[in-house]
Amino acid sequence: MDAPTLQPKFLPSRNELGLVAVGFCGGQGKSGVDAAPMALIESGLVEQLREELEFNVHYDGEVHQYADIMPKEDPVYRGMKNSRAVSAVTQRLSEQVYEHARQGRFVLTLGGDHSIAIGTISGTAKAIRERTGREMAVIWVDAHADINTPETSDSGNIHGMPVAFLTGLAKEDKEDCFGWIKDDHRVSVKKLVYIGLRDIDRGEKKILREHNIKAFSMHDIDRYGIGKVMDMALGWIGSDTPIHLSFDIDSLDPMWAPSTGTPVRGGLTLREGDFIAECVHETGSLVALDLVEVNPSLESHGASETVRAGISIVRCGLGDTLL
Ligand SMILES: NC(=[NH2+])NCCC[C@H](N)C(=O)O
Ligand SMILES: [Mn+2]
Ligand SMILES: [Mn+2]
Repeated sequence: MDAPTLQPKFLPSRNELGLVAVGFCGGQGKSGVDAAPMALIESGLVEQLREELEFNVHYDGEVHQYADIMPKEDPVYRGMKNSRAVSAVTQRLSEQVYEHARQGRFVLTLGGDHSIAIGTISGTAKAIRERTGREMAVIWVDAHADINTPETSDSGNIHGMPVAFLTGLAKEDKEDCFGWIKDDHRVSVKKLVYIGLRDIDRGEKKILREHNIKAFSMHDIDRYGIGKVMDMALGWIGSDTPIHLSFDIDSLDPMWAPSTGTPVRGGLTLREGDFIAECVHETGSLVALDLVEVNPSLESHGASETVRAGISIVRCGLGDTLL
């Protein structure tokens, strides 16, 4: 297999990659999603990145659990569960991701539940702003919009809220409850694009409508096909904007990715998921990729399938091609 040849637009080198493994599950209620990075790595992901895709992988060899920064007490606050833990972990993760991105590396983060995107996107947004003077776009591939504010959320699970904190729709002054998120960490709702949506809470629909947020649901994919949807999604972002791709494995249909905490039927096929990642890679504008919500402890017979699907998405996003 040939190595990718594309010179990325916003990275000084095409083959320097920072890898962060985040074993965190506090953004939702089910344990097991913290074991995903190890499962992905044990399936040979790092070797594949090094040997087949020819990346110079900068990895500290650790699946971060952040035990040292876990708060002793974490009472429900503004309806949010584990807010201190999620805030502390994402703040630390933001710094780790920032450090890789500041040095011009592509940043790959393996989650963990989707709350970790508060850390990854804030870190890349800040570094990219400093390095290129540009505002980063975010492509959020998911069955869910994850844009609840603490007030609109029914569950209180912060993995359903990261986009609200990242865009400033949700704010909090308290330093230990996301008060550390500053303007340079944030992204604009105008530069946010969703793909794969099919399970949106009532309050989230209102937010999407009021802010005119670009969203391609499964309905749009049925109507136009994934090819046209990707043209429209990337056309909305434009060709001179760095892109952070945050990929929730539950965007795929449970037929392909059953081992995830909040599965929703009627999702993307394996090929549609890979195609999205391939198209985003082809722009040359991709600066970071998150893979989240793989939970190998759920639907154990489907765990290896789900891990394989995740690896495939990552490879496609990093420039692996079929031919
Ligand atoms: N990252 C995810 N899988 N998010 C699911 C969110 C589900 C629901 N909308 C909530 O707020 O709790
Ligand atoms: Mn989801
Ligand atoms: Mn999600």
